[in-house]
Amino acid sequence: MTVKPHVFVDRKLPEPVRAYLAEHCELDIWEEEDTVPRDELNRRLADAEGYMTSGRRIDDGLLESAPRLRAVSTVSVGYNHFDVDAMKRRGVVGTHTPEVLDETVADLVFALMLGTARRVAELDAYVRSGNWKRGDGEGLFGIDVHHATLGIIGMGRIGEAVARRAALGFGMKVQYYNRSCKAEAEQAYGAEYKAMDELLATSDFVVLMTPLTPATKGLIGAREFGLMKRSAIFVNASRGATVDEPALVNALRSGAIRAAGLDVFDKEPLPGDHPLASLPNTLLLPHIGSATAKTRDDMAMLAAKNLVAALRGEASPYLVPEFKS
Ligand SMILES: NC(=O)C1=CN([C@@H]2O[C@H](COP(=O)(O)OP(=O)(O)OC[C@H]3O[C@@H](n4cnc5c(N)ncnc54)[C@H](OP(=O)(O)O)[C@@H]3O)[C@@H](O)[C@H]2O)C=CC1
Ligand SMILES: O=CC(=O)O
Repeated sequence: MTVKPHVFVDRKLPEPVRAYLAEHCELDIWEEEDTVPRDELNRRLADAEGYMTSGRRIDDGLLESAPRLRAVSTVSVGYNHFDVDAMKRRGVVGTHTPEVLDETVADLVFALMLGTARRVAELDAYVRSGNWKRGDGEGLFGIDVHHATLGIIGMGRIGEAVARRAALGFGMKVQYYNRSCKAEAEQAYGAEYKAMDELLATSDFVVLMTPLTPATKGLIGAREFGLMKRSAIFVNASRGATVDEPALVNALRSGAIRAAGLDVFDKEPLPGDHPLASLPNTLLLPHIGSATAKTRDDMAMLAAKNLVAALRGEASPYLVPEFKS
């Protein structure tokens, strides 16, 4: 009889995912609503060979308390919470959940573009407050999304799903910046490759969709906001730290850009008294890019399968790139 590997999961699971893991592993789940406290996590990881998490930092400190750990599976595509070097030193591999969330996140990016362009949240508050007394004067105007120019920084899986909506659904002109060209996106959506400064200077909407890495930390700051059109709308659904937040606040306050739609922040949850929350030209969401029931269930099942495959030492397309070789 084969011994099942001991696995710890730090959040509740949909029933089919729980059943799948229970079939293949000795399963220990943190069922509380609150995040598992650090000392409890250390205790639960003491014997664990596998760990499934949604964003817990995996670093030397945590790995120290998990001497038997062999695989960490994150229920996210972003894996900036992995200290890859520390994991490699200890022979722990990491997996993630790309692809299953692309379309859902792209929908949310469009919600931020449309919501900021047409001032949806601001004008909803206006109606609810009883201040709507007259017809639709200029004070309620927004800007068009259709046929505008969209600049995507980070034309990867999600960036391409945004580009498809923009080009085929909204007749937008799509331009993008990556470190490498995307010939298929150029062909399929007429997307044009631009140097970053040129993209910033010529886009009506700038969407940031890169991973958070040392190279993208603070990628968009005062200089970059200064290059954008004063009428431009900035959307960030990547990670908060890709943007210099104080510089964004200044750009929004001074009118250097028109508005910002943000799903991610440097510090999450965003404190209610954060300067971004006091500006009328921001649309702020609580990191819900992939948050539909179906997509979250699909992500959880993929993460569970990734964990089992990694513990068996199977080659998997969902190992994070740094662990493939
Ligand atoms: N808000 C939310 O809820 C969600 C947020 N995300 C975030 O979105 C990110 C992207 O996901 P996904 O599309 O699957 O990732 P991909 O890896 O498919 O795409 C990322 C793109 O960014 C580009 N890129 C990477 N580094 C740089 C750089 N230094 N400068 C410019 N471009 C760069 C890459 O191209 P190249 O290598 O050629 O530069 C690639 O095309 C995730 O890592 C995550 O942080 C994801 C899901 C949900
Ligand atoms: O932010 C979410 C992710 O999947 O990455």
